[in-house]
Amino acid sequence: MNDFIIAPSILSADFARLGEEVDNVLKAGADIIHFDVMDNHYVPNLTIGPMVCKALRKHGVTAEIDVHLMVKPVDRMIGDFIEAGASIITFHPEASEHIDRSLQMIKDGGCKAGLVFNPATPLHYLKHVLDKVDMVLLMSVNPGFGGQSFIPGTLDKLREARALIDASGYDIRLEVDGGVSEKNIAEIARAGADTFVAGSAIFGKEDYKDVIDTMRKELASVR
Ligand SMILES: O=C(CO)[C@@H](O)[C@H](O)COP(=O)(O)O
Ligand SMILES: [Fe+2]
Repeated sequence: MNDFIIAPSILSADFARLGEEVDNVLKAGADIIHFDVMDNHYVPNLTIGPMVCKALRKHGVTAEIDVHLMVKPVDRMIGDFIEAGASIITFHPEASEHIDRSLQMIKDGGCKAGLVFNPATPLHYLKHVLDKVDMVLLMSVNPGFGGQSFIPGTLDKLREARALIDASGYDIRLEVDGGVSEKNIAEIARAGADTFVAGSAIFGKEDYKDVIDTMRKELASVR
C-alpha cells in the first residue's frame, strides 16, 4: 500500500452505475474505496448499507473498502458490514454507548477499526483505546453531505492528532474527510494526514486519473 492513501468517497459517484464507477476510480489509481453510511438519524441524510458493500464484492472489487459509519446505534451495523466484506470500519464515538466494545467487535471480525471525530469533537476519546485503533479519521466538514468546504481549523487538529499518534508508538493511520481536493491536499498532508478521502473533487471531474495524478504530484512535494 502507498505511503499516502487516496480514498475516493462513492457518495459523489453515480449510484446508477456504482460498480463501473468503482472500477473506473480504482483503474485511475485510487488505493481504497471510502463508503459513507448515513441513517437519517445520526446525520440528516440517508445513503447505502451492507447490501451495497456485498454487491461491490460480488461485482469483483478486491480493493479495501473503508466503511464510514454515520449511524446510531453503531453496534447493530458492525456485524452486517463484516459479513458484507468491509475492510476498515470507522464510527463516531458519540454514536456508540460503549466505544471499547464497538472497536473490539470490529477487530474480532477481522477488520481494521477506527474512530471518527467531528470538527467539534475532542480527541480525548482516543486516549484509552489507542491499542484498538488502526485509523483516526478527522472530519473536516460536519458529516452528512458531500461537496462542503474544508474547515481550516482541521489543520491544527491534524497536527494534534499526528503528535498523539506518533507519541503512542502504534501503527495508526490518520485520515481526513471533507472538502479535500488537489488544491489543498499538500497542505493537509503537511499537517500530518496520510489518508485522504475525496468525493466531489474526484467524481465531479470527467477524468478521474487526471485528478488522482495531480493529487499524487502534490503529495510528492510533501515527502
Ligand atoms: O463522510 C462524508 C460526509 O459526511 C464524506 O466522506 C463526503 O462524502 C466527502 O465528500 P467531499 O467533501 O469530498 O465532496
Ligand atoms: Fe466519509
